[in-house]
Amino acid sequence: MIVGIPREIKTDESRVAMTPFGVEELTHAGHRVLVQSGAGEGSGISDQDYERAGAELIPEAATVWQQAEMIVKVKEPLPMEWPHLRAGQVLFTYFHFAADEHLTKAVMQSGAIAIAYETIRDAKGTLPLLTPMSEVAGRMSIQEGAKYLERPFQGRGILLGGVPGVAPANVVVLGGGIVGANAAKVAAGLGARVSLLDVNLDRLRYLDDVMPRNVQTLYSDRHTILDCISRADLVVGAVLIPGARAPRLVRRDDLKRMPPRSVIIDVAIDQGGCIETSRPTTHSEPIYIIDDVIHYCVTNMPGAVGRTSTYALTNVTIPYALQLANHGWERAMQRNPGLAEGLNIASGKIVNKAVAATFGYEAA
Ligand SMILES: NC(=O)C1=CN([C@@H]2O[C@H](COP(=O)(O)OP(=O)(O)OC[C@H]3O[C@@H](n4cnc5c(N)ncnc54)[C@H](O)[C@@H]3O)[C@@H](O)[C@H]2O)C=CC1
Ligand SMILES: CC(=O)C(=O)O
Repeated sequence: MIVGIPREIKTDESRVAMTPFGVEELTHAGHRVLVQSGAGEGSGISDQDYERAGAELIPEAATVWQQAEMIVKVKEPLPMEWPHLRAGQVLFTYFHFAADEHLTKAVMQSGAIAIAYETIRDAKGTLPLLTPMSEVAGRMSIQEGAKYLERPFQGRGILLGGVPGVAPANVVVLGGGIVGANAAKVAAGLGARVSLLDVNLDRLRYLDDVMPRNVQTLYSDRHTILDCISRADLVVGAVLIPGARAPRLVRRDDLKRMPPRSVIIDVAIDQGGCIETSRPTTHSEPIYIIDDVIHYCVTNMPGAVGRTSTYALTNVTIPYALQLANHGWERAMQRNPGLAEGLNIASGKIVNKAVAATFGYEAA
């Protein structure tokens, strides 16, 4: 198979979808890998590194898209990439369709085969291709939150850990999955008082066992959310219903209860965000303020730490890319039902039930 790795074009995205190790694995298995020149730059991987691994360097994105039978990417195709999509071509990347109806329609119209990293499952039922980026974003959410709580960044001037004689910050984490657990762990490590909310009681029991004593686990109902945010210096949005649009747990009216210049980091923005007032932002312009509450809603948080993130991501994607290249997408999915969960759109039809329900379609 011919596999194409275009350079990522999303604003401030420094990841690349394949490392030289991945190229080696594919070429040793008899596949051709076309890498767009400069694709690895943001992650500190040179064209020569790719060439040594057996890749063919291609200057133009259009040629990579044209020649490849499977495109492996990091982020969803952007509008300027849509004209490249074509029937039967496999696209293997993050899509987050539920947050973007235009993208959904463009991919349907193209007839391409969209296999979304974020809905592939492993034998334990977890989301192995989302996990590493959620680990990065969860840890980063506290780093970013701490920064925007500083006065020069417009925050309320609060140090997460406090100091002897002065109370630490209150951090509220909505969703206790991978993002939430990583956020809670880092916030607790810095000395903050952390409230970690989820609707899955088994998950809360587990978190209660493993988290330090300054993390309190709470059932996520409306009353508890309102109570927590009224004291919150920092709120992290980390809920997920795989494939679906994120539930809106904090409404516009609720912002009035939050302390002035408190900070929301809505990590779940890639699925539409779990705060009513969230809208996508970029690393270049990460925040905006509504009702005196700072909103940070960057859709590609791991893109800021490209080197760490590229390696963390490709550690998990390469085995699946190999299965797709070795067997073709249909046979690979017959052999691996967890990979089949990644099929979101095929030949013009939405296959993923949660994505179809978001836009009022019947899943094929
Ligand atoms: N902005 C960015 O750059 C990035 C965003 N993400 C996103 O972060 C979100 C979270 O991802 P993960 O932690 O990996 O998902 P996960 O599936 O590990 O955890 C989600 C948690 O939300 C909980 N949940 C569902 N409904 C809830 C509710 N009403 N109240 C409280 N908890 C609820 C679930 O029980 C689950 O424990 C996803 O949308 C993911 O795509 C992940 C990485 C990077
Ligand atoms: C999960 C995702 O969308 C990202 O890492 O950018």
